[in-house]
Amino acid sequence: MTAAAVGLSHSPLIGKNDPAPEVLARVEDAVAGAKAFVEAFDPGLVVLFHPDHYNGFFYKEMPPFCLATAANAVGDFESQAGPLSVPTDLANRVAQGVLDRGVDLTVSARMTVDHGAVQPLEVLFGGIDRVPVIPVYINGVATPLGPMSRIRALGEAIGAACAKLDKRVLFLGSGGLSHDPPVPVLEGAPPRVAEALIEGIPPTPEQRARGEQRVIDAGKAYAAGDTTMIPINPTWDNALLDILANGTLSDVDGWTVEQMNAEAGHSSHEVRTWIAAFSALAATGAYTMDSRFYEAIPEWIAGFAVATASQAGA
Ligand SMILES: O=C(O)CCC(=O)/C=C/C=C(\O)C(=O)O
Ligand SMILES: [Fe+2]
Repeated sequence: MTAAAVGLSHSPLIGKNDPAPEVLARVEDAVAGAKAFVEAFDPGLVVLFHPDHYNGFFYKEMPPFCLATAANAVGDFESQAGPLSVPTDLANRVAQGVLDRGVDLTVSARMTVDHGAVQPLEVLFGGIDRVPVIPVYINGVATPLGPMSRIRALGEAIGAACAKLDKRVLFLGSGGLSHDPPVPVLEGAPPRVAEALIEGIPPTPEQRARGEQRVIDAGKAYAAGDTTMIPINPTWDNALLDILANGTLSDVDGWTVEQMNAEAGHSSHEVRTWIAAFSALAATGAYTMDSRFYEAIPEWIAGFAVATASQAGA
């Protein structure tokens, strides 16, 4: 088995509230580098660690993480809708391998995914059906959230399970880094919103458009410096990238949910996808980070990062 990892921030505001052309050009360069890395690696399987923004997972049952044996994209924020190419037999084998290693994984035979899963597939592969992909949802918004050590354990178990496959496996993390966009919160929500968050009532097109506009307006306000959101925190973001680059992943075990909220915003928990992806790669042996890009982009409400890593000596 050969393995590599990519971490890629996503933002629903890409193309809707873009930063200055020179910033965009730097991001495009970094993304082109990651794309070239992925093309050269030529994965036979992608394990995609992604969050959800109340499109697929609801409080009726809210798992800390869940592996899909089949998945369908909902098409929010104009992202691609439709079925992902999930190799069901392989997904079941990986799920069994994770359970055998003592991590209580849940599975979904009909997972709904949103832009958090779709955007990296569009950016790196040109669509959601171009490469065999096993989506692994990691809760990054719905409290209560578990400790970071369990995310590492999940990543390590997935890495070890994938090491048994005769495949070239790309571990892909989607999200983060520090950011605090408007995402609905159950605590204190009005009854209609609470019901939607619990039961998973699909929004009407008008409701979805209003939610999406709220995020766009927040991006504009944030870029204008007029917001109550937690600021992007480049120091925190670069400290995380240092941990990933140095392979000292257990350093995150001491992080608490409250600290992450205060220092890096309520959606900073999306970095759990990066931790899982790099832990999975680490479980296959020593690795090196080959490229690293970071820029704070208020227009996208994102500490935006792109990083690639491969097995040492590969
Ligand atoms: O409020 C709504 O209805 C939608 C909110 C939403 O989906 C926000 C998403 C933000 C990100 O994915 C992000 O910044 O990571
Ligand atoms: Fe997100």
